[in-house]
Parts: sequence; C-alpha cells; structure tokens
Amino acid sequence: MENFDVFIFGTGTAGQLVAKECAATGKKVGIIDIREYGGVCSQRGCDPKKLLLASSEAFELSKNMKTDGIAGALKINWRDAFNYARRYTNDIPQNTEKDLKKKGIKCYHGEASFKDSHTIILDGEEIRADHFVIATGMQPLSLGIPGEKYALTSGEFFNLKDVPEKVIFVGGGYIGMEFGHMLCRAGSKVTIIDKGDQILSPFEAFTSNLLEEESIKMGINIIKNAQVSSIEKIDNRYCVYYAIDDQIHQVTTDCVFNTAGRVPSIDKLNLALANVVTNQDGILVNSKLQSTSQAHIYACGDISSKSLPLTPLSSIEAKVVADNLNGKNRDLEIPSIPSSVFTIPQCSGIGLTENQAVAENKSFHTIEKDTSGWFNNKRINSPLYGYKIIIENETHKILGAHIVGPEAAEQINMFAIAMKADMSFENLKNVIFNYPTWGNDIKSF
Ligand SMILES: Cc1cc2nc3c(=O)[nH]c(=O)nc-3n(C[C@H](O)[C@H](O)[C@H](O)COP(=O)(O)OP(=O)(O)OC[C@H]3O[C@@H](n4cnc5c(N)ncnc54)[C@H](O)[C@@H]3O)c2cc1C
Ligand SMILES: NC(=O)c1ccc[n+]([C@@H]2O[C@H](COP(=O)([O-])OP(=O)(O)OC[C@H]3O[C@@H](n4cnc5c(N)ncnc54)[C@H](O)[C@@H]3O)[C@@H](O)[C@H]2O)c1
Repeated sequence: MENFDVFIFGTGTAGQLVAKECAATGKKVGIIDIREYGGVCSQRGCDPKKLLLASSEAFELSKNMKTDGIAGALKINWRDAFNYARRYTNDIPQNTEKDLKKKGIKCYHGEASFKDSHTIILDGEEIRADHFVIATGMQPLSLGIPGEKYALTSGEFFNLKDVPEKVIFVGGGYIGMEFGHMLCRAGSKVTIIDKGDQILSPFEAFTSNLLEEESIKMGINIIKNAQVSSIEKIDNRYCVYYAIDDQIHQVTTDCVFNTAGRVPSIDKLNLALANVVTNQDGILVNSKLQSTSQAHIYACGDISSKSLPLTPLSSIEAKVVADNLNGKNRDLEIPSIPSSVFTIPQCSGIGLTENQAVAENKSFHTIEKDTSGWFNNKRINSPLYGYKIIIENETHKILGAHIVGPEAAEQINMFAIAMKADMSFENLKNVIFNYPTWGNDIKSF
C-alpha cells in the first residue's frame, strides 16, 4: 500500500499550491484529479474566458469608434477566437503534471474515494495518508427539471466552435452575464432567464441595474422572476418553458446553458466514511481549514465552507493549509474581497452593498453617480460608467465600493488597497494618480 504524508484531491489553483509547498519541505505528497490537470480557472473558467473576451473587447472598442477614427465593418470570428483561447489552455494539463512530477509529487488520475479517515481506494488499490487535503472545487448545480440533460454547462461553453443563432442562459449570475455579453457581441440572439428580481444579485443594485439596462439596449432579452420548469427538444432546437406568476411561457432556442449556480464537488468522495461533515457550502472547516470533524483532513478553495468561489480566495486558503501542514499554525484571515463580472462594461464591487450596510446597522452615507459623460468614458465612446460608494459616517472609512464601467475591475483594485490599509475615503482621494487615467477618476468620486 502506498503511504503519503499528504494526499490531495484536486489539481486546481488550490490543490496545486498545497502540493508544491508541502513537497518543497520534503513531505511525501500524492495528488489526484478526476479530469485533466489544471482545474477550472485555467481550463474552463477565468483564463479561457478572458482570452475569448479579448476579441469582444477589440470589437466593442472599434464599434464605438466607428465614426471617430475607425473605418470598416468589424465582425468577431468566433472560431478564430476559440482556437486562440485553446492554443493557450491546451498544454496546461500536461505541463502542470510534468511540473508536479518534477517536484517529486506522485500524480494519479481517476475517481478515488474514502474507505476510512486515513485510507482511500483507487481502482481497487488502497492508498494511505497522514493528512488529506480536499480541493475538488465546484460543479454546476442540477436544475432538477425535465429535459435538464439538454442544458450545456459552463465548461461546455469552451467547446462551442460556432456561434448559435439563438441562445438561452438559465441564470443571470456571473457566468450567464459574462457568456451572454460575449455571444451577443458575436451575433447570437441572447436570452437570460433568472428566478430572482435582480441579475447579479450579490452586487450593488445601483450598478447591477445600470448594467442590466445597458445589456437590454445591446439586445439581450432579460427575463426575471421566472421559474424555468422544463426543456424540450424539438428536432434540433430546444423549447424552454418558464413560469412567471403561475403563467407558463416558452422560448425556442438553438442552445441552452445551465448557468444557475455551482455546488461543491463532493458527491464522489464518500466523505461519510471518513466522518467529514459537509453542508450546502462545502466541507465544514475551522479557521485553520481543518475539517470540523477530522483535524487531519483539510479543505481549501471553492470546496471549503469558508470561501467565496473566486480564484484569489482559493490561493489564500491553499497557502493557509500548506503553512499549517508545514507546522506554521496559521488561521485564515480574509480581507475585503474585490470581485468583477467581466461583461463589457464590467461590474465590480468590494465590501458591503447598501442593503448589507443597513442590515449590519452601520451608520453610513452613500455617494452615487452616473458618470457616463466623464472624459475617460467619452474618449472611447463607451455608453456606461457609474459608481456608488458606501462611507462610514464616523470614521469616513470605505465600507463598500461599487463601479460599473469599462475599467471597473482595475478601479476596484484601488479600493481593495485603500480598504486593506484602512484608509479613509478622503485619504484615497488625496493620492496623486496618473492623469488622465481611470484611477485618477476616483479623485472626483
Ligand atoms: C466559467 C467560470 C469563470 C470564472 N471566472 C472567474 C474569474 O474571472 N475570476 C475569479 O476569481 N474566479 C472565477 N471563477 C471561479 C474560479 O474558477 C474558481 O474559484 C477556482 O478555479 C477554484 O479553484 P479550486 O482549486 O478551488 O477548484 P477547481 O479549479 O475547481 O479545481 C478542482 C479540481 O478538482 C477536480 N475534482 C473534482 N472532483 C474530484 C474528485 N472527486 N476527485 C479528484 N479530483 C476531483 C476537478 O476536476 C478540478 O480539476 C470562474 C468560474 C467559472 C466556472
Ligand atoms: N468573474 C468572476 O469572478 C466569476 C465568473 C464566473 C463565475 N464565478 C464564480 O462562480 C460562481 C458561480 O457562478 P454562476 O454564474 O454559476 O452562479 P451565480 O450564483 O453567480 O448566479 C446564478 C444565478 O442563477 C439564478 N438561478 C438559480 N437557479 C435558477 C433557476 N432554477 N432558474 C433560473 N435562474 C436561476 C440565480 O438567481 C442567480 O442569479 C460565482 O458565484 C462566482 O463566485 C466568478
């Protein structure tokens, strides 16, 4: 029986980091993945998405500058954009595995599951470890409706070689909005159906509503407060049925995506046999990221109950787990987390929304403005730019910052620094920034 100091499930951002840091201190490390190596971010998430988005960005800028310096009709060639993204991502699995092996880590493939809290079984063989790390991430939630099998997943979006004439996204969260914007610019007639009354519900309503209005102007059909009840295949097309106030409606489409959220990937691990406790957020962990029921089993990244499912959080958590396994006795401390939806324009936020500040009984005031007419936005003929900042009355500290605009994802990083450094809003505005830049606009917020 193979025996390890540390055995890791999952080769994404979190799993790889723990494996490398533990191997670097001389531990005997094993790692396994049920799919190709590399995880969601590099294969089916952040990176291929941003690569595909590059042509949408180029398209948008040239479309907006059409009568102001750019001549000729532009078109996104989806197949070229797809091949471009693939060129970057294709080699990552084998390079990741090569790199892990070079560092002395034993690499496995397949579906392993726990036999007891120190033993797993893979293809009938037992593997034992002193410590386990579960970093298996998340997977699309099941819609639980007839015809669900016809809905494609976000991973399958990255196999889409041609632009569908019509496409429906069930769910107007991060993924539905990002993919919807891309396909709309590439020529699809996009419909987004969401069960809630606000798309991008974790984001501030002011910025999310502005983005929704702009998305509708672009031609995206957004249907809210709608419960999708079934999907039917008719010849080569799909009919999606949904209810609003008990009234059944239907839309026909060439392609449907399930973008209704993601759930922890724990179903294949047999965690009950290892006495590892879970809930709907993932594996229950303490501040050291140990399972609350089995201290020698850690969880990090999307799968841990502590984390928002974002790449930077997966790295932070993995580092805490690696440090603890290497004897450093660390607790997870999470600062305010910036997050962005990579639509065009982008929608970004950090800290509290206004509703959350009210719920937390904060004494605060807000400033908000539609700044679409400001110079930076006008310069590129972008249609939308706006912000809302939540400021604590007594300390003038930033409780939350929310921006929608072409460079909102970069601007929000400035707020991340200010909030980490406990700066007041005035002090952030007193910083001298380059002119004329998007960062410098913050001085006028
Ligand atoms: C479409 C999309 C776009 C995204 N864009 C962004 C973005 O722009 N910015 C951002 O911060 N975040 C983004 N995210 C989220 C980000 O990808 C995740 O937070 C991050 O990848 C999580 O890393 P992880 O290591 O925890 O898990 P993962 O990267 O999911 O890795 C988990 C690994 O475990 C494997 N696995 C699963 N089950 C088992 C099992 N039973 N046994 C063995 N292995 C298993 C999986 O195959 C996978 O390789 C996006 C996500 C999606 C889906
Ligand atoms: N740019 C980024 O950082 C980025 C991009 C993509 C994904 N992610 C991460 O991945 C996670 C998952 O993204 P996601 O877009 O799948 O989920 P999400 O939670 O962001 O959005 C899901 C949406 O689907 C709706 N919904 C749920 N069930 C539904 C149903 N049955 N019918 C209609 N609508 C339904 C919800 O109301 C919600 O608006 C995000 O929370 C985020 O952390 C991040």
